[in-house]
Amino acid sequence: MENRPLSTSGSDVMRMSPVQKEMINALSLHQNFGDSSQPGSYVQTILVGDSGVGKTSLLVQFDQGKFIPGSFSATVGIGFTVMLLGDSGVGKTCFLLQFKDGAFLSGTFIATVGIDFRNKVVVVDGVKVKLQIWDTAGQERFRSVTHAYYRDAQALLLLYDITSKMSFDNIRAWLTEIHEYAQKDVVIMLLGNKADVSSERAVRTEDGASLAREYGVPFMETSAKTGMNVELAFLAIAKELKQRAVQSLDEPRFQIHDYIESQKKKSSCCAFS
Ligand SMILES: Nc1nc2c(ncn2[C@@H]2O[C@H](COP(=O)(O)OP(=O)(O)OP(=O)(O)O)[C@@H](O)[C@H]2O)c(=O)[nH]1
Repeated sequence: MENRPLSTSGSDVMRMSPVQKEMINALSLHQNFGDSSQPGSYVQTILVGDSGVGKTSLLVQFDQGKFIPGSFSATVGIGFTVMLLGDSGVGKTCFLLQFKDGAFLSGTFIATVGIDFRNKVVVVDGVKVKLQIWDTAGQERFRSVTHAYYRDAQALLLLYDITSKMSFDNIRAWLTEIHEYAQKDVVIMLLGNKADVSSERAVRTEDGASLAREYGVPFMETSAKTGMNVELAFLAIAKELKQRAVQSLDEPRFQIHDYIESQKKKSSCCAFS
């Protein structure tokens, strides 16, 4: 039997009965990788129980070693899986931690082992949307582990490092893998990370934008260090996925490209050139 995490796609959520949705609400999941070199050697633990018994607090205590008192909010029913992809060292883990905790991990680089995940709830047009974000290892040796997860992702954030031409050149290979393993209608966004280190830039902004145009995906430059466009990337994805899941027929279709361009303009006063 395959050893993969429980996840629900937007369309799955739409098809579920209220009872099924309640059951999904009552499940939280934590997976813990053991030996890094042994794909499939990790242990999965599923926390199950009524709403309010303390599943999330138990998980937070295990994950962060702390208890957050008085912060109970029921785990929301609408949730999506977002996966971070790209070469090792482009900044995927830092990007996720900047979004999740507003902090930047500087100093020694520790490569991700296999796959890790974090949850964050964002509010989109007044609706709580839970993003389960999977941080994948960029190293080649973990590729067979991460491939197994592609098809459960509703969105993929594909990162390169603007100071590494090789990480940019590898984007085409990443897109080929995505087309092979991911869902056909997966939302893809191309991100040129480390925009704060403009003195070491090796990839022009125009080249990132033109590659994104060629593949018809939205694009922006980001910095996990300063936080530039980090929240915007996740919010744009959350908006797109939420609209796909709950859009009524008379509502105009959400245009992710236009949204990103308008939001980038709004914040251009503080962006790096
Ligand atoms: N200046 C700068 N450094 C960054 C940024 N993002 C990440 N870094 C640094 O780049 C290195 C790699 O970052 P990670 O987030 O661990 O890279 P990764 O893509 O998760 O790597 P793998 O886990 O091997 O796939 C670390 O030393 C970070 O401090 C950024 O936006 N700006």
